[in-house]
Amino acid sequence: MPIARILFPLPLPEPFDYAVPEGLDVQEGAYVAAPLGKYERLGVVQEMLPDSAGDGRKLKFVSELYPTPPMSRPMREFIQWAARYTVSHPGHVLGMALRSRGGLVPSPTETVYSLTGATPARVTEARTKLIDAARELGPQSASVLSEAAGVSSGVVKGLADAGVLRAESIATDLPFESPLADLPGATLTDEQAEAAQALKSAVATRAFETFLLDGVTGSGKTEVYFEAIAEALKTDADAQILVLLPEIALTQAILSRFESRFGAKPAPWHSGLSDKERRRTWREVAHGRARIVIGARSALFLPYRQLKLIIIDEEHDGSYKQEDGVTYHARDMAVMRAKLEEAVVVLASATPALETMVNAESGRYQRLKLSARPGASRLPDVDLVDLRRAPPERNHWLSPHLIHAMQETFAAGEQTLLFLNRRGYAPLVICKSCGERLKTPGTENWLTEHRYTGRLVCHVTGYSIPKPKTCPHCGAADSLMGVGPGVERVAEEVRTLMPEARIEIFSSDTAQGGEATRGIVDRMEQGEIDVLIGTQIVAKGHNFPNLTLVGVVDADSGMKGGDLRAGERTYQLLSQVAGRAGRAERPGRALVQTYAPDNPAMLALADNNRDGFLQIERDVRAELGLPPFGRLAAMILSAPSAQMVDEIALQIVQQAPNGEGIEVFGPAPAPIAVLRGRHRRRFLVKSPKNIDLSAYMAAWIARLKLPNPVRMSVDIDPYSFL
Ligand SMILES: Nc1ncnc2c1ncn2[C@@H]1O[C@H](COP(=O)(O)OP(=O)(O)OP(=O)(O)O)[C@@H](O)[C@H]1O
Ligand SMILES: [Zn+2]
Repeated sequence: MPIARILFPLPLPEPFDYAVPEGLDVQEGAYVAAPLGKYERLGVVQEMLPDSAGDGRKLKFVSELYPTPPMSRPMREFIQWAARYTVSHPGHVLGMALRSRGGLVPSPTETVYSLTGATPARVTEARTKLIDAARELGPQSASVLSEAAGVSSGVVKGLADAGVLRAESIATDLPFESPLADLPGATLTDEQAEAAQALKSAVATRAFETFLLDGVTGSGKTEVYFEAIAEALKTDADAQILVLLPEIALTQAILSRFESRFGAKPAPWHSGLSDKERRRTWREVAHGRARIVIGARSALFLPYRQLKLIIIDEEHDGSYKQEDGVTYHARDMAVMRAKLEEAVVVLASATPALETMVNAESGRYQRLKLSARPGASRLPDVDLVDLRRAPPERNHWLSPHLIHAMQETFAAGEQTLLFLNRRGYAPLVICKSCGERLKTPGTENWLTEHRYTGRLVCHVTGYSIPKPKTCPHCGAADSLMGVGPGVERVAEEVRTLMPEARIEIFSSDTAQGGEATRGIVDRMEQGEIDVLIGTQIVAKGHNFPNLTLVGVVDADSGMKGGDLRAGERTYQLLSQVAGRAGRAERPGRALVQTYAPDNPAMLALADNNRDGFLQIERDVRAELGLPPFGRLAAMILSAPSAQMVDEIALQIVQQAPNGEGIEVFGPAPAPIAVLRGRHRRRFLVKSPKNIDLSAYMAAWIARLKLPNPVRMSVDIDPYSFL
């Protein structure tokens, strides 16, 4: 009897062997169910072993084979590689590939009713209403039809019995429409055409290659990679294409752009999908029928059959780093996956990460440059507003200079975008009587005041309460006061300054779900908003033709804390935001309010000198041996009490293996020192570039015996510091 070695999506150290019963055609990569402990569990066959491997062992049997094509070999190799790299169990990584069980089986069916053309012998008002609804809506379920007609569902049954409606069973999850490769794209500029040609040749060659598509904001990076997608669709009838976007950029606007370029909606994958949408995308990807997938970082772990092209748009974006569970950076993983799949990978950005630039300079990545916007559109002028010289009025946040520019813009019939990366009304609430700062219980996280909902909200844990009438600390009445600006407060200020202007807030609070977002984007595009005040949700992907002024309310907010990438991230975010201005005929400008106009990131922004800025960053990191010139890993410990975690941390550091050139720092409080009632400590490990830091961390962990309530996780290439 053949033997299947099965990996389960569980934190187990290794796969298990099972006998395959006669008549079950189990192959490598098959999705199967098998008994494990008390349960039947889903797993994936890693390997088929010859009968002899049974070796007299008494094996349990594979109990079920799912009707899904086997997981491809490159995908299985990718899972093993990712597990090793991130120091995780392979089963954990497999779990990320199995995010929809419903996708493993065929779509459920439902009964829909449509008109046969026959007229009923007996006509009632209810029947007439229902027939009208069926005519208007086409084939629908009984409940949809009866609800639309406002009659009971018995009417549907009556009409079906009378031969007026025909019942039909159809799949609930429809396949995605096939994209078309040969619809015309934009007429490319010379520079765009050259970049597109390089990508197309690589795609046609079907070998692994990594590109950096380095183009200023609005230079047509999307148009260029559309050409590569079209080429992949053309070259290989089975090729699948993955486009990764930062989650917040996955808006209707970009989906519509894909739809008009390829004549079909791409398959979506992100955290906002319903179970039904999720299983549909998963199933269609696993069967190789979804050709273009557009998703957030986790879309990288879908079981493509034939992945030939991966695009990572805004490759520098911080949201590609997964911070929970298996911690990974989707950009770096994508490059590895492309290598295993022999695919082409394109990293697109106007502000590439330093890591990526260094890879491009060393020739590991091929760099394609777009230096200008097409047509009349120009990059905006960026001016720094020195708040030390001309500050806003007390308890106000807009400087006279910015206010003046906003009024000019409004008078010219053009739009302003104010950027402030703080949701709500005020990021801190204090008591005027006793000075207490309101925090989430058991943590050091401040509560943010949200006036719109009347609540105090913790943006780290999600904890929220109605704003108390009295101070929870001293009991004083009406003593709680919001300190500092959030978007709601800036909106209030703009309202008093420009009472005739139409003002809206764009943040994850006002734009929950696709429809609300669509509404704001539409109104902005149609010119129905004069001043839009937004968080980083506005920074990406939008083209507002009449937007000519961008005001950055607080450019310094991202610079605080000891984060290694704070300057780089601030530069990236602000040039991204500034790049929203002047995208059509009218020229744009950006005013950046700062108390630190001499900071290299601010100077580079004003001079549009990205490469100069990166050079400074690069020198600093090379000097300190920090990434990409050295390597970092973090080990995070947590326990229910501070004392317990501190004791364990001291024991653990004793057991760190010796390694040439490896330094262990800490323990120190982790970036979020208290999370869900657990106290966290962190070690930071630094090594030279040529050291296998994953192997070092794995060796360290292997020595540890952690008592029960203590938990430990490893973060290779950590991104959050402090
Ligand atoms: N060759 C072209 N002809 C006409 N319009 C173009 C051309 N290239 C780009 N555009 C238009 O210019 C705008 C910006 O292009 P696109 O969104 O592709 O740029 P991007 O570099 O991806 O922008 P972002 O800065 O948002 O990343 C879009 O409206 C696009 O349709
Ligand atoms: Zn008080």
